[in-house]
Amino acid sequence: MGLARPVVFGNWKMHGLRADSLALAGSLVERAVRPTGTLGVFPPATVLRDVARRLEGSRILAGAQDCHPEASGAFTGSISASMVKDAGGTAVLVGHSERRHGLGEDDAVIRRKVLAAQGEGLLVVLCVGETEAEWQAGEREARLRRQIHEGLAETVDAALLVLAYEPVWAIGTGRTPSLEDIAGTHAFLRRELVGRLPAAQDVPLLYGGSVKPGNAADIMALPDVDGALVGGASLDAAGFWSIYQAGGGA
Ligand SMILES: O=C[C@H](O)COP(=O)(O)O
Repeated sequence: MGLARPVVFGNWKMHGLRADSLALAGSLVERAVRPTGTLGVFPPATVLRDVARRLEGSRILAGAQDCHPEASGAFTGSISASMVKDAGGTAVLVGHSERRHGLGEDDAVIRRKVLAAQGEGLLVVLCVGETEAEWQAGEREARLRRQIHEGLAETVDAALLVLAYEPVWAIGTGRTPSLEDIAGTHAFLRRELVGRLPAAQDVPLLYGGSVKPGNAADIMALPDVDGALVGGASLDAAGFWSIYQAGGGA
């Protein structure tokens, strides 16, 4: 059985001290009494434990925004998958564009992170997406194909996988691809993913990049769009909840 749809995840990025984060988590718990879909938040690592505790008893999952591929060692500033789990996290984002492009992570390290996280039983949200230059040069599909084939080892557990398509140029910009474009790209991603992992037919495909309450319904109504990975708009509980409802969640 896969995750209940819609799958709507909020990436809080580097936002939120403890009090704000707990208030946001609490506000979501009040709304999500018995959610029909899958809701999750990815707070900063510093508050992951507190947020996970606040979400206990709800069906909202808490995850980390990254993990290191090694189990432990001299890796200053990093956290391992087992540390995420120890802090109460059950999921982790891997390969977000702000780490690929801002911190130079390549598909080889991302592949190792995916395996490390799944080795601890964490749900992996693998983020893929093309840059604006790649899009304009007609290289989108080639880039996405590489990210899927190189980022996912053949031994990846499809039951612990979510794929998030986030065009780099749509993140935090207010711009999104056309609905037709998103639908076409998600169909392509489904084919590539199943070609890579035959068991991935039911892996949720999320769209991310400037998802807001105003565009969420149209985007999540598209075939092969199973939910959304939301950045900025997930920092407001009412807005995040309305995105979830726009995707059919109750
Ligand atoms: O992980 C989330 C994405 O980077 C989307 O961010 P955004 O909704 O602020 O564009």
